[in-house]
Amino acid sequence: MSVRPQPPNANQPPIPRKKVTLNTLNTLYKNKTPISMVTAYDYPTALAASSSILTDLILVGDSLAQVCLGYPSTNELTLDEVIHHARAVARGTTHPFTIADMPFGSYHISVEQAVTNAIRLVKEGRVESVKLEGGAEVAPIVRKLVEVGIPVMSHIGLQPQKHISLSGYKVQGKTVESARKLIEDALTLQDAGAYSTLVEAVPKELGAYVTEKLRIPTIGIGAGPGTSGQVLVIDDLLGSWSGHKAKFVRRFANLKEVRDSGIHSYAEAVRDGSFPNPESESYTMDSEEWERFLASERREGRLS
Ligand SMILES: Nc1nc(=O)c2c([nH]1)NC[C@@H]1CN(c3ccc(C(=O)N[C@@H](CCC(=O)O)C(=O)O)cc3)CN21
Ligand SMILES: CC(C)C(=O)C(=O)O
Ligand SMILES: [Mg+2]
Repeated sequence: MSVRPQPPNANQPPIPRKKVTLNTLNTLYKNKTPISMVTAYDYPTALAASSSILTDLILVGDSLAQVCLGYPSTNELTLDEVIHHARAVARGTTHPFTIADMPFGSYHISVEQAVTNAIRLVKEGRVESVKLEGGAEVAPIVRKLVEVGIPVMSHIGLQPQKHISLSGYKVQGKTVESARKLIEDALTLQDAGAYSTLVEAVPKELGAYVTEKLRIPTIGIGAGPGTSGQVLVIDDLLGSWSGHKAKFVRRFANLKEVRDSGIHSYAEAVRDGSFPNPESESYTMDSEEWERFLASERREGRLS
C-alpha cells in the first residue's frame, strides 16, 4: 500500500512509522506525495526531526558549520566534525532515511578520495547515504559511489560551498544559459545514478521544470512548490537560529523567543534568591543525623 500514514491525533499514541528506504521514496515520488526532509545535527535534533511520522529524510547538513559550530561558512567544516555529529544523529533517528553532506574538500581531489570519505561517513557516521554539491563535473564521483553501494543525492543550483568563487549566496538559473546548464547537470547526475537531486535557490519555474524532466525525485530549498519534496534547516523552521534568514525560510515556531525568555527567568530567579525553593527543589537530611554530624565537627575542632 502506498497511502501515506496520517498524522497522529492528540488522543492517540503515535503510530510507529516503518523505516523509510529508497523504495519508500520511490513510492512517495510515484504517488506525487511531497517528500519532507529536515536537517539534524545531534541527538536531540534527530529526536525532534523523527518525532513527526511525516518526516521522510534527515540531512546532517554541512550547515552544521554555521548553525551549531559558529563557523562563518560551511567551508572550514571537517569530515571528522561531520562524522562526530552524524553518529549522534544516528542515535536519535527512528524511521527517517539519513543523509550526510560531504563537506568542502572531502571529495573533489579524486574519485578515490571521495570513496574513502563517503565510506567513513557510512561506517563511522552511520548514515545511509551522502549528498554532494556540484553539477556534471562531479558525475564520475557519483557514479563510483553508487557502484560501491552508497546512495548519492546530488545538490545543484545554489551551492554554498562555492560562495567565495560566486561572490555570495545568489539565486541560480535566472538566465537562459544558467537554466540550460542546470538541466544538463541534473540529467548528467541522474545518469550517473543519483537517487535524488537537491535543487537550491532557483526560480520556481525552473524548480518545477527540472522536476518534470527527471525520473528521480527533486528536493527543493528555495526552488518553489514544484519540486518532489522540500527541505529546510531545522533551526530556520523552528526559529531557533538568529543568523541570516533567506527568503525561502518559513518560521513554523519561534523557539528563540521561548528559549531566551527561559534563560532570563532562570538567571533572574538565581539573582533574586527565589531559586531553588528550599522545600520542593532541595534535599533534606534527618535532623538527628545532622546534630550528630555537628557534634563530630565540634570534636574535630572545626566548629565551636
Ligand atoms: N541557517 C542556515 N540555513 C540555510 O538554509 C543554510 C545555512 N544555514 N548554511 C548553509 C547554506 C547557506 N544557504 C544560504 C545562505 C544564504 C542565502 C541567501 O542569502 N539568499 C538570498 C538570495 C539573494 C538573491 O540572489 O536574490 C536571499 O535573500 O534569500 C541562501 C542560502 C543555505 N544553507
Ligand atoms: C540547506 C541544505 C540543503 C544543506 O545542504 C545543508 O543544510 O547543509
Ligand atoms: Mg549543505
